[in-house]
Amino acid sequence: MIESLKKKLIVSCQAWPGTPFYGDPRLIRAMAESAYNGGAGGIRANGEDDILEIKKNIPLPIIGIYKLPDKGGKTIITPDFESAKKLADAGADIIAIDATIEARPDTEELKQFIHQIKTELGISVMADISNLEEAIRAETSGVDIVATTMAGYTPYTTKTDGPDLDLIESLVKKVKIPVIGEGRFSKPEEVNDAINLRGAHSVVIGTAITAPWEITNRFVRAI
Ligand SMILES: CC(=O)N[C@H](C=O)[C@@H](O)[C@H](O)[C@H](O)COP(=O)(O)O
Repeated sequence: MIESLKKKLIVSCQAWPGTPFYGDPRLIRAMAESAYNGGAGGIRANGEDDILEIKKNIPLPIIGIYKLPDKGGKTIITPDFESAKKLADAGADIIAIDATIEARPDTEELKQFIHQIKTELGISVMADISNLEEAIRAETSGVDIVATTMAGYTPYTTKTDGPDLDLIESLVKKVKIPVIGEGRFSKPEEVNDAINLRGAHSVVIGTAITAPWEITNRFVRAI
């Protein structure tokens, strides 16, 4: 499954409250189908309802996350085993978890969580990290993939204008598991750079493909 994602584009098909696609899994399925028709090799999706709807219609591997809005508090990507199980039951092929030190400071707990997903659900785990230290900790804790998803979103990392290509490069040099570039990709050249020059296994893109209001606004800002 992980090997099948090599040098493929993964499209993150998610919607948030207050945006036009929120609340109807069929709209998310249409996003995923558009990605499939365009040649994407995988989908990243949020919550069991969207995953079920995508799974029964689109023949692509799904990276599942559980990041549903709570009442004003901070959300953590796939907070516990219960949420991971819901994703697995809905058909996720890989489960992504927040593996930042900010979200999961206790390394023993992180290890147990990863172990439980892998043994009880029989599913690979992708660690969403924000820096090199977290990637190494995730690898030694047993994850199968690391992704730069959280780079720029923890208080101790800097949000680069585009994707954090330097972080991708240093992860590829330091960890043995596949490295997925994720976060703020918006140009084909950046995808080429990440995969063909710096050795990323694949790249996940969300906003630049699945948020048409952002795409519109890029052009509006040019006027
Ligand atoms: C930090 C965080 O919570 N990222 C989320 C993780 O699933 C999503 O909001 C992002 O859209 C996704 O990572 C893809 O990134 P971009 O939309 O920049 O292409």
